[in-house]
Order: sequence, then structure tokens, then C-alpha cells
Amino acid sequence: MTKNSIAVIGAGKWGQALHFALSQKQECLITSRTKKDIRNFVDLDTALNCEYLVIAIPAQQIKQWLRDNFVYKNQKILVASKGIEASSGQFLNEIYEEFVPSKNIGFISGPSFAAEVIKGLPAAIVINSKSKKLYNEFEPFFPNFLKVYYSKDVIGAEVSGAYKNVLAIASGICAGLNLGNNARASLISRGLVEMQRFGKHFGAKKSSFIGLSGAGDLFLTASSTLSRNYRVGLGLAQGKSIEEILEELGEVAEGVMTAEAINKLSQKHQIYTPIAKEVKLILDGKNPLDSLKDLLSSNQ
Ligand SMILES: NC(=O)C1=CN([C@@H]2O[C@H](COP(=O)(O)OP(=O)(O)OC[C@H]3O[C@@H](n4cnc5c(N)ncnc54)[C@H](O)[C@@H]3O)[C@@H](O)[C@H]2O)C=CC1
Ligand SMILES: O=C(CO)COP(=O)(O)O
Repeated sequence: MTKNSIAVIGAGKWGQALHFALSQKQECLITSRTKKDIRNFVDLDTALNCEYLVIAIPAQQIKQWLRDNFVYKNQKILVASKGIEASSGQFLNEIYEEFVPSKNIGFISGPSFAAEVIKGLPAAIVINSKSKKLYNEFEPFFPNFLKVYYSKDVIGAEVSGAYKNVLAIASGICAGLNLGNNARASLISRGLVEMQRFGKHFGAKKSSFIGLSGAGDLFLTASSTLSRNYRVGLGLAQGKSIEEILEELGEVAEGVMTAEAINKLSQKHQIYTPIAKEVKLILDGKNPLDSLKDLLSSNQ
């Protein structure tokens, strides 16, 4: 293993933005399934030899990717994905912990559109890890335009990052249906309560939901067309099928599969999650206007 070296795995939008950010102070390698014309692009074996890895592949693919490709050599890992595995309902920290000890795993959270990070625009993010030492080791790699906070609430960050994508879909639907600013603000703030309730069940701290990881990322994603998930919502409001929307998008929208994961977990653990439930029903074909009326009417 090459000491003090860092690599990004996954060269999609977020992987490339993180590679740009992490290349400001030192050399940062990058790799992905298909070769790309990016500075310091290397093969997977070279990347896996780095002491520090930032992994930015979609949540639904991570378990299989780890099984097929990952070789643990005491690397320290930052997970950049935001989602919950739909097939199992497993959180990403549970999946990673099958391959890497928890002291060597951290999660990036907070409001951070790749399109802005890659322009060097300022943002504040959080590294969430059971180990403060891991944060202390990763933090100096980040450029001055990113302020990096520490939290040990891994599950709080994970639930926030994943749940806000589902709420961004709901918010996009609300906006696409022209239901007004009041309705959308109501939906977002009830969504914040809903994701906090869900997270609490799994041991998340309340403070994570009112900080950068929760409210910060939710307000960002649920109010901007830069968000893929929000754009999925706009498409659903126009009556497009989810297949058509994802085809047009050409990038991952984690909220789609995460809505399924949340519904599975809510049913199993008897958690009240009405917005995630309606998003899943819309994805399965329910009329979006009926759904939003059901959600926002006083009979609910
Ligand atoms: N784009 C953004 O602004 C942000 C994205 N994220 C999260 O980062 C993750 C990745 O998102 P993006 O890079 O934006 O998506 P993207 O759709 O732009 O790229 C996904 C990347 O994953 C790779 N990939 C897909 N399946 C794979 C597999 N089976 N094995 C290996 N690699 C595979 C693709 O080749 C591609 O390079 C998602 O979980 C997303 O929620 C988090 C913060 C910001
Ligand atoms: O997580 C994000 C910003 O923090 C990106 O959101 P989208 O995946 O909806 O584009």
C-alpha cells in the first residue's frame, strides 16, 4: 500500500467533483469501470493500493462492487454515496462493515451539488465516522473552499443523505403540479420531521437532522433543479413514466430505489413515513395529484 496517497473510485458526477476538490492540495488518483480522459486516471488495482479511498458509486451497486473488486489492505475509506440498499434494506455502513472495520470507514454528508463543487464554489460538508482519528486524517486532503465538520453520528448522516433524496422527489412533484410555495414548504418541513422519526428508530441523533446533513442537504436538494431527484419529481408530475425519466436523466437518482428501501424498513419496524409511502405509490403508478391531495388534506 502506498502511504499518504488518495484515490477516488467512481468517475460519475460526484466522483469527478470530489477528485477535482481533492486534487487542489495534493495528487489525487481516480478510477472507474470505463476508462475516462481525466488527469491522474489509473486502473483499479493502482487505486486500491492507496491508503485513502473515496468511493462514489451508487448505493444499489456497492455490495456487488465490494464483493467483486475490493481487497482490504488496511485502507481508510470515505463513502460518498447517499442511499439505502433496496433489495435488503441494509444501510451502507452495514454493508461496508462486512469488508472494512468501522474505525476505517467515514461517510460524507451535507449540501454539496457536484456541479458547484467542481467549479470550486464554497460549501460545508460533514465527515461522519465512529473514529475522530479518521476525520483528522481525511480533513487535510480537502481544499479551502470546502469547510469540513466532524460528527460521529454515522446512522444520522446516512438516513439524512438517503431520505432527503426521496423528499426531493416529493418536492419536485409538488412544484411540477403547481401546488404553490406553501404546499412545498409544508411538505419539506413535514419531511424533515418524518426523516428524523425514521432515523431515531435506528439510533440517529436529533442534531444531525437540523444540521448540514439533514436540513442543509434537504433544503438544497428539495428546492433546486440541479437535483436529479427533484427533476425526477418534476417528470412524474408531468405524467412521465419512471423508466422514461431515468432514461432522459442518464445519471443516478438514488431516491427512486431508496423510497422502496424506506417503505420496506418502515413496514418491518412499524414506522410512520407517509411521504415516503406516497412517493413509492406514485413510482408504482398512483396519480401524483391524488397522492399530494391525500398527503396535504386534513383527513391524513
Ligand atoms: N452528484 C451529486 O451532486 C452528488 C451525488 N452524491 C451521491 O454519489 C453517488 C454517485 O452519484 P453520481 O456520481 O452523481 O452519479 P452518476 O450517475 O453521475 O455516476 C455514477 C458512477 O457510478 C459508476 N457505477 C455505476 N454502477 C457501477 C458498478 N456496478 N460498479 C462500479 N461503478 C459503477 C458509473 O460508472 C458512474 O461513474 C450517489 O449515491 C449520489 O447520491 C452525493 C453528493 C452529491
Ligand atoms: O446529494 C446531492 C447534493 O447534496 C445531490 O442530489 P441529487 O442526487 O438529487 O442530484
